[in-house]
Amino acid sequence: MTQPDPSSPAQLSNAAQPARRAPDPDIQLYDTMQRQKVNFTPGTPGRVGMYLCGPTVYSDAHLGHAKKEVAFDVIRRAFEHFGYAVRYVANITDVGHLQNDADDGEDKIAKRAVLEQLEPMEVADKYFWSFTDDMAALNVKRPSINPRATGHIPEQIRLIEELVARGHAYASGGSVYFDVRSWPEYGKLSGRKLDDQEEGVREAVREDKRDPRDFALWKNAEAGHIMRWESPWGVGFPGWHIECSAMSLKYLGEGFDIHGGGLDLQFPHHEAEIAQAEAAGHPFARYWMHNNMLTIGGEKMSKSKGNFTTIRELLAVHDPMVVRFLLVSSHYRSVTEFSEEAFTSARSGYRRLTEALGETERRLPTAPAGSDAALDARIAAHVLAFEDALRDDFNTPRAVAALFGLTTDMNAALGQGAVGRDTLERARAAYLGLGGGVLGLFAGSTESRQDDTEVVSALMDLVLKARQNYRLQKQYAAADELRDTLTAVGVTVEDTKEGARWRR
Ligand SMILES: Nc1ncnc2c1ncn2[C@@H]1O[C@H](COP(=O)(O)OP(=O)(O)OP(=O)(O)O)[C@@H](O)[C@H]1O
Ligand SMILES: [Zn+2]
Repeated sequence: MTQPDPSSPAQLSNAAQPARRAPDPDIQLYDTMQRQKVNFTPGTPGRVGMYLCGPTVYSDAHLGHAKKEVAFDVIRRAFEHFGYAVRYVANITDVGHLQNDADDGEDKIAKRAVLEQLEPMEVADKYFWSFTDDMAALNVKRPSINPRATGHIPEQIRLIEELVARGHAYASGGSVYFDVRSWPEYGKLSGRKLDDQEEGVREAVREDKRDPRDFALWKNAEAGHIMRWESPWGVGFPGWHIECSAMSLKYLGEGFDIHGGGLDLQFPHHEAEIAQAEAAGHPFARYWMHNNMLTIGGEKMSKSKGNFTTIRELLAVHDPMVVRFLLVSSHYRSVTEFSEEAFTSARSGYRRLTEALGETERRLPTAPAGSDAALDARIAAHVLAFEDALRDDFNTPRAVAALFGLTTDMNAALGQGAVGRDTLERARAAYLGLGGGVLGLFAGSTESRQDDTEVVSALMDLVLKARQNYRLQKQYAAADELRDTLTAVGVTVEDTKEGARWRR
């Protein structure tokens, strides 16, 4: 099934995403498999194939999911910025994810369907769309391909057949299990030895398994199980892990570049994905990247622990860009602790950037022609620092620090008087190209903010002129009333030697 097929989409050109600059050869990433930072070399020059383990769609996404999605979205955007054409595949699990890892318990989606009195597929669709909407609000780019497990049952069955044929899987009681003892490399990603793995699963030994560590590739559907398909082993449904091996190989081809996901998925999920592909003879991902966890009170935020805040709840009170800023302010491999204070500081940090960008844009229409060489050089240095930070395993906190450096210089220059138009354009391009294009900030409002900026700027000129006229005519009460009204809506007016200035 996964032999390179000239007609398959994995072989087609990615012409929709033209490379903007020569692909940067100096990107370092931390590869979980090699346990160190390594230089990234693409399998196909100029292209990056990425696969990300997506959500199991049975409830609204929480901030922990957002950390992962934003982390890999920035990695994708950075590759695009550095001149690569990226094919980004992120799956949707809509079948087969059971309540516990030992192949027992109810299917999470089927269980939810009973609770909500919906068809399982209604549950999957409902939460797929809510996830999609949440990600759009957070300015996470849409995947190139968003494959769903239920749409790839034949591919999964074929891969299981290959494993059975090669002696790495066995049918038992209508289910099929991967035989971990037949594959000594099982455990190589997480560094777990087979003997250490036995402990956790002993309690949940299933009679139909040869070894408690064997994991399900296909499960026999008991009476009443709604999500069921015909297979060579009877009517059933796929195990959770097999979808990712089958779908990543289908859309990215053998030996694809990068596989990503949360650190908590390293074992057993990613270990199983590797075993399923490689034991069937298909070289798998060449680099493994894992994001660390978003925690609350030091504990992983998770659906099953119930200690979560949904993205929806957060967006009811916070600007989505502040949520995104909070996430990119910590490194993807660091733990991010969720707290009110973290939001307060993200809000003020983000405002510092938008104010400087806003002021830069406001000055543009009236800026004198030309540029300021010294400031240009400072801006260029901040751009380099930003890019170097991303080349160093996508170090977003350092990239954010570079934006703050730019902001300090811009605020100083803007406070001193007029700045040349070319320099303002350069600064604006840095904010929008790096903060916007790579970190995904300043979204949604970018265009309307520019339109608004011009309108607001023209209106403010009018208001300040009217105030000046009142003052010339010694109508100070009317002049003050204008200023007080502006203060009440958050606009400060300052009288300087060059005339009145305003800022928000
Ligand atoms: N708190 C978190 N921080 C970062 N990533 C997370 C967090 N919670 C989940 N993820 C990631 O999101 C993806 C989907 O996770 P999953 O659907 O298992 O969420 P969950 O809340 O852990 O659910 P459950 O508790 O049912 O396992 C995985 O890649 C996982 O690593
Ligand atoms: Zn997966």
